Amino acid sequence: MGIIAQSADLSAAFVARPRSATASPLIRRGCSCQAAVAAQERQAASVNAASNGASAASRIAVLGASGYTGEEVVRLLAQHPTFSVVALTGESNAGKAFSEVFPHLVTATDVPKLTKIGDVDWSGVDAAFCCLPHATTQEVLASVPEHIKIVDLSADFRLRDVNTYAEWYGGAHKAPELQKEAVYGLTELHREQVRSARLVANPGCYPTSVQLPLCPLLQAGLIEKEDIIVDAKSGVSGAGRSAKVNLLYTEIAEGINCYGVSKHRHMPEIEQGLTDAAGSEVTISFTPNLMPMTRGMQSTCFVKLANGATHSDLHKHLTDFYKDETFVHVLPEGQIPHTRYVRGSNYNHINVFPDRIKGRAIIISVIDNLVKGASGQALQNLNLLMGQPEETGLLQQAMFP
Ligand SMILES: NC(=O)C1=CN([C@@H]2O[C@H](COP(=O)(O)OP(=O)(O)OC[C@H]3O[C@@H](n4cnc5c(N)ncnc54)[C@H](OP(=O)(O)O)[C@@H]3O)[C@@H](O)[C@H]2O)C=CC1
Ligand SMILES: CC(=O)N[C@@H](CCC(=O)OP(=O)(O)O)C(=O)O
Repeated sequence: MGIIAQSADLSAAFVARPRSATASPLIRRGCSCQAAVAAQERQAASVNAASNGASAASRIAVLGASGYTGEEVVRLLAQHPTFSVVALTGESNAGKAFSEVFPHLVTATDVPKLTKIGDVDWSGVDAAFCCLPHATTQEVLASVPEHIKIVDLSADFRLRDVNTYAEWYGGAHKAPELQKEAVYGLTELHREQVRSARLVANPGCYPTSVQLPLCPLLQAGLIEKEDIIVDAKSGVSGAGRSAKVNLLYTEIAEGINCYGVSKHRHMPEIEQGLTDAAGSEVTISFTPNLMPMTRGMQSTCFVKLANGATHSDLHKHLTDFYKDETFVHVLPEGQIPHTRYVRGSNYNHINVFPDRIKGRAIIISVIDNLVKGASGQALQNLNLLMGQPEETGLLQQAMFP
């Protein structure tokens, strides 16, 4: 992170670069070969252009940097050639060195200390990630200058209808005017709107893992709008870093439990996206489960086939739909997605299986909740907002085993 310059409109030039076979063998072995090669070329071009470039790096603030998603943003920015961290905030951790709070980020010694949000000098900031508890960004943005680009990782701006927000988040929306300008940043599906946005509402982790497979299928009329059942599982980091009794090791290890049964606040967010895709109202049955693992998320979606489609039609449609995408991989038929194959990466692995009940299919989608489910997708969005190639800083492969 740091010593880089950014040219004004690099992205168009990079996208237009011809794809060649010069990418690393590791990338070439990936599932979505062409997309990975193109992505790697765009990122390499970004680094080269940055080192020859004329203007300064983009100056980035991370609000809530002492939490898990904030830490993950800083970790990813350590590999970013054109974004430079200029402000980090915490609440109870304000005043501490970042490396004191997160000693694993040993190379992040050049980043500023954690301060309170009120102490950020906004005149030196171009863009901010808001990694804050729900209902905090709505208030904070009142004092942030309007030219600053924002990617908000909380749910504050995800629901278009502020009444629905009030119903599910337990209080009236505090910035209804800003809500109108927010763009929902499920990047692969809303890329063009994100590119020209000022404020991006980064999707929740469960909504990301469910909408990426189901939206294209609903849009194509390949699955029924009724009778969608989602059984989802999350690693414990999904609940954030603050201490809670139900998140103690003794309460989590050697068992699983569901929570928010039939009333989890991600339901209206998922339904908003699926309804947009289907063109008429979709309701789902959704149950999240807490798993004894640190990271990772799996959504198992049980769906009814529509218009005579088979599970292979669904597989083919998703494969075609995402063939040029860097981060969404539809696995070869029969291969089981594992959370451990996306751990620490921005990738989403999807597959479709036949149900033994005729006329139904089972779709499995896995992500890392902290990366594609939060900070990775947030960086994907900020890259677009700042005119950078979308994949910049995000091509790390999963950590395995
Ligand atoms: N964890 C995940 O997998 C995902 C989380 N999200 C969302 O992202 C946001 C951040 O989540 P996460 O990083 O997990 O949360 P954490 O609890 O780990 O971090 C919260 C951060 O906000 C700071 N903070 C707490 N209260 C305030 C306040 N009143 N004013 C200013 N700052 C405050 C904390 O500071 P300090 O610790 O110093 O007190 C900390 O830096 C949440 O809205 C969450 O719902 C979205 C997708 C996935
Ligand atoms: C395991 C766990 O507790 N997960 C969180 C979801 C985290 C997330 O994606 O989302 P938000 O930004 O909407 O909070 C939960 O269920 O509330």
